[in-house]
Amino acid sequence: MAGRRVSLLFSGRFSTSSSISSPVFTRLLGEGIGRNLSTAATAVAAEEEPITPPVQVHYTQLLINGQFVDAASAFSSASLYCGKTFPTLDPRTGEVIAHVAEGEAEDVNRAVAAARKAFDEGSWPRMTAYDRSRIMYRFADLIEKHNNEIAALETWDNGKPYEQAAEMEIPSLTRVIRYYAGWADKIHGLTVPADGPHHVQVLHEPIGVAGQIIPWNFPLLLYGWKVGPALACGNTIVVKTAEQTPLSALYVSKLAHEVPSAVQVLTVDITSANVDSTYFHDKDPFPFPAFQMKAGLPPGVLNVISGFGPTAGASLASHMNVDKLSFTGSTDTGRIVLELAARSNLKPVTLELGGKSPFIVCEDADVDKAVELAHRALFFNQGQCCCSGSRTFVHEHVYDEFVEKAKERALKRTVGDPFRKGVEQGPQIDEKQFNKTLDYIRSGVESGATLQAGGGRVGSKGYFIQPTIFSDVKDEMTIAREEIFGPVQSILKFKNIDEVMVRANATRYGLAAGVFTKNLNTANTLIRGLKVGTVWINCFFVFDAAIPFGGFKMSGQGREKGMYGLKNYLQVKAVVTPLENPAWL
Ligand SMILES: NC(=O)c1ccc[n+]([C@@H]2O[C@H](COP(=O)([O-])OP(=O)(O)OC[C@H]3O[C@@H](n4cnc5c(N)ncnc54)[C@H](O)[C@@H]3O)[C@@H](O)[C@H]2O)c1
Repeated sequence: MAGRRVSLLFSGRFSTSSSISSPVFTRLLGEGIGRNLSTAATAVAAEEEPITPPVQVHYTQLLINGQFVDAASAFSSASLYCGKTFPTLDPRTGEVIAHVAEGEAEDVNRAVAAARKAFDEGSWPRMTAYDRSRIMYRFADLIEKHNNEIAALETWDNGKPYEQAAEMEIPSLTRVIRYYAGWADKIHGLTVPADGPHHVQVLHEPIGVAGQIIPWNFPLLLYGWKVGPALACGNTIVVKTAEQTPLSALYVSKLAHEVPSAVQVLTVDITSANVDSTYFHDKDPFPFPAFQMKAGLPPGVLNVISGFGPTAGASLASHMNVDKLSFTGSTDTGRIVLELAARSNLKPVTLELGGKSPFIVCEDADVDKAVELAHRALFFNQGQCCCSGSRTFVHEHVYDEFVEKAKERALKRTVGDPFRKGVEQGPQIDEKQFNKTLDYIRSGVESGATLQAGGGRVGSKGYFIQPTIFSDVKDEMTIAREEIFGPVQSILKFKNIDEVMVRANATRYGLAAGVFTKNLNTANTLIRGLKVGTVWINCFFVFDAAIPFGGFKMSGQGREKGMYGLKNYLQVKAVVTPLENPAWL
């Protein structure tokens, strides 16, 4: 684990871990631009046999009440009972990885009933906060132990580079679970002074059964942002994973329930004062019983439903026995789930939605650094990030130089099998997203933007798209207004800070912004003027567990991560007790 980063951190000091280039790809990508490029890159991708993922799929059923079970609805066959399933596909090839149980309304009912019982009658909200935190730490330890298998599942199902999953995302999941494990026994209420002779307490109680709907772009990171705080506060949970990426959350959630035959003990080397954490089997001597850890999340606390949005997702959002809904996904679906929540039991809803984030390169910026940072801000995760810097605003004095260098950088980007070491970009998640991105590229060309690089697919199978760059993009163009969610960088020119601030804010979104400048006054003007939930100055994609994340405007409601993430999962109860002859008020 040494050297593994625990947050996605792109700062002024560029890490080299995701910029290792494959000489073959670099040479081929350097041979041409635009549509000509597809010939060279296609040849490589088509010739490549997909690398066999270093992991097997073990869990495909629904996780309800601590057990893996089939979906309630069956394929209609009189002779054979088989719970309904759907295929999850490998985005490198479009081939089936596994058939996964397809949860629908009845399965959501079963999962919510289990979560309800675990909340109303079970031990989880009733145990001490310290005991909860110990189970969560244990959960995090198990995730860490299985980091590479989980990362391999994530890459297989999602198409993201394995190094990214193994070195950034799964460690970030571990970190966020540990972060909230640390909060569990530090959540407390208040006493407040009242005008009369009353003792007034404010209790912070768990809210109950939390429904959580997550998307496919960061299946486990976003799972952690939701599951971590909900568990820490003592809630029970039903997670609905994205239909494109059901596998990793099943694996991880199974770990939470594991009551391993191994127990963790601390071996203490007294001479060197080193404390080493080691796993022993039951039969091994157990020298320090005081250090034995609690094992296993109680059944029913964390339930996982795989399935589709309009069926499983909608059932969860509209369920009368779900006390809280947390949703991450598109703005359009966010509107639907908010409505479903309002029409059912008015459950409170947290929304983490789409974005069209500006990345502003000022006149005084170091152009080389700005190019690299803007490149990562857009192309990371195949361009499938809610807060991608998808409108690259560049000052007119450095615009031409920036465009030339951005093009060079895009042409060097290594696209290929995400299991291959050094590959920076894998396939898009699925055919729908692949076609949607190509449609946007077509729209960019048709609306008069200049295609500087890319523009087509890579290879003839799977969903690989060339890193694409448009310059001369105008605010009114569709590619500058709509969330593409693909590897397409749009570069726009600006003249001064007041102008760029107005243009950056002229969108229905308000998730994040990047600003690249050496001038503190310019930075401060933009920090306060931009209507967004996060401003990164001379850095991008810094996602520490402690930093709140969320959007202004139609990018969302509420915040996740940090102490703000706890508020989503706590009820506030005021308690007033009369005081007889109080010594003071
Ligand atoms: N703000 C954030 O933190 C954040 C993070 C990641 C992704 N996103 C956004 O997510 C979007 C990409 O994800 P997506 O394409 O999977 O989004 P999506 O809205 O299509 O799906 C997200 C989730 O909602 C479910 N869903 C779909 N229709 C539903 C319905 N009618 N009722 C209930 N649930 C339903 C899906 O099954 C999936 O689990 C982008 O817009 C991106 O910006 C936002």
